Amino acid sequence: MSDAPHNLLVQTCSDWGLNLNPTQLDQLAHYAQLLREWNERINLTTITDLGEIYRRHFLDSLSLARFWGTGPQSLVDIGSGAGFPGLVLKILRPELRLTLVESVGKKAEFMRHVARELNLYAVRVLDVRAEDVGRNAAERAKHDLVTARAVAELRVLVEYALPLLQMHGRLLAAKGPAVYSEVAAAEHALRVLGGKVVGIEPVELPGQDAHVVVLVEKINPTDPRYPRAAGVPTRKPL
Ligand SMILES: C[S@@+](CC[C@H](N)C(=O)[O-])C[C@H]1O[C@@H](n2cnc3c(N)ncnc32)[C@H](O)[C@@H]1O
Repeated sequence: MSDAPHNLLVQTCSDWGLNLNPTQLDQLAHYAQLLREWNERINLTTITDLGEIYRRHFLDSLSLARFWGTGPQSLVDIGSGAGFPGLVLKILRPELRLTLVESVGKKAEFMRHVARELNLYAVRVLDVRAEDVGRNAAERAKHDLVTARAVAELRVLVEYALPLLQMHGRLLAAKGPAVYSEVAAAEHALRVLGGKVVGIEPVELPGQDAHVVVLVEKINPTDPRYPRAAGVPTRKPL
């Protein structure tokens, strides 16, 4: 491949204070190759150009690491699709315990394959709904970071994420331009579920429209009635 996608990734990460070693860069190159191969058989992404995979999947995912503080240990990525941002963040921080939640079985199978091929350890892939994970006592209040990109509007996402978080754990939600109306609409849900928006951070990515990361902190325990049964949070948002 041309060196341009690789060089852009290395340079932008370095500008952000994130350094990728040769093993991590090889893992990302292998991931891109697997994504393109599997995408010929199953619909994983509409982004197939290598440069675009590096920018719109890899860099976009890595940008979240700028907002996660000193050292999360247990990350849950909700609605991971083909692994974004969760698997990319795992490549960046191999010591993280990672849970990928993706209800579509074929996508989950792809992520398991990538984790095996890249020799990533401590990765669980759950092909279930996020609501069902949050209703499982073994998962509640056990994680210190949740991420999600392009999964649901914020008031729905906080019902998926907050039950999983320990006190003072954080949700990092990658959002587009409608973020301020989403934050306003999530006010009630945040009060009910014990969360607070502690930051709305614009992210500049080379050659792309700016997007925004919403930082939500868990400030109170979540009532065991939440999340409601699968499908209810989207049908009847709080
Ligand atoms: C638009 S895709 C985004 C995928 C990935 N996060 C990305 O940014 O490329 C949304 C994904 O979330 C999954 N999803 C949506 N709601 C979910 C839920 N309640 N539980 C688990 N997965 C969910 C869908 O199956 C889909 O793969």
